[in-house]
Amino acid sequence: ANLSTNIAGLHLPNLFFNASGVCCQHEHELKQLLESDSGSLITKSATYEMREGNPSPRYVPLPAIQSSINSMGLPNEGYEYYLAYAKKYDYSNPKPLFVSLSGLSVADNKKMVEGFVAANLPCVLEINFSCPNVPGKPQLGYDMEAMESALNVLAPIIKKPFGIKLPPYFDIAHFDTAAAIFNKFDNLAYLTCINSVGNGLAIDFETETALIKPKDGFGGLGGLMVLNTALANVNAFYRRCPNKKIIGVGGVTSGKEAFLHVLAGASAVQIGTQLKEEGPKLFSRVKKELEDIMVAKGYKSLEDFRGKVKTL
Ligand SMILES: CC(C)(C)CCc1c(C(=O)O)[nH]c(=O)[nH]c1=O
Repeated sequence: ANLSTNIAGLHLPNLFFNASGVCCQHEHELKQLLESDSGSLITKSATYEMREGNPSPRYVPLPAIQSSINSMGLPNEGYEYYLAYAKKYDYSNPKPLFVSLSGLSVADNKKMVEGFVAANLPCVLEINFSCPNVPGKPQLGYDMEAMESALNVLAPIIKKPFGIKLPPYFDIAHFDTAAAIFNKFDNLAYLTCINSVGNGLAIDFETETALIKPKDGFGGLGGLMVLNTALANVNAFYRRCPNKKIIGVGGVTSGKEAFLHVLAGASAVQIGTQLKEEGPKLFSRVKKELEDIMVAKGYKSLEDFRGKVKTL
């Protein structure tokens, strides 16, 4: 069975890679991904200056439901660290490099994008639209006008194919409005759906206390708990943006959920919570599981079933 795929004009030997934020803040973690069976790798969302992020506990697994909650607060080495990494990356490696940017303002995103464009590297830029916007206003991905104006600024500067990381949407009108905006930008080559489901609250029954320290315990939900919201977002944009690829992320713990993401329309699949819990050896497991599923169902390539979810 062939698990290879293409995103933003680049070939991935297999469709699996890390979700930005997991196993990708430091070079030694990125090296682990390079040595793993992943098909690609993406860096932790970068801000203009380096950030320590929020006080711990800031990521906590919810093992009973194979999920997690986090409010990391964008800890990262600063964009110049990731620009240096992208400059010395060996692009003869079969794994293409994705770089995630999450500026605290459109101005910061513009400065970081200009830095990468000036370096003219083969890596693919993924802009994190869950990045905070003006305090008191919703995140960029939930402010349709702000999202469009950000794309009007960034897409022409990037010129090459790029992607955006999207929060989950829950209203059909939001799928329609967001897709109409995205379809205005030809070099917006792919959409990564979904980021964590925002501002959940995990409480410990015994101690009657929130599990994470930041934001009174409010944090993004990931893992199996968000699978069906992720599948809906992948399929909603797959149906509405026929000229774009969709990267599916959310709830992938095995080959089975990866199969469902491709059936919903995903061209590649990122893994966050399960990768955080299991480590990069996960990739050889889920690859084998998906291959076995494809053989059992008689599919030879991802194209044989991508987007082919049936309706009643
Ligand atoms: C949530 C933000 C801090 C605004 C962006 C970074 C981020 C974080 C994070 O660094 O807290 N966690 C996520 O699950 N998704 C994200 O996009």
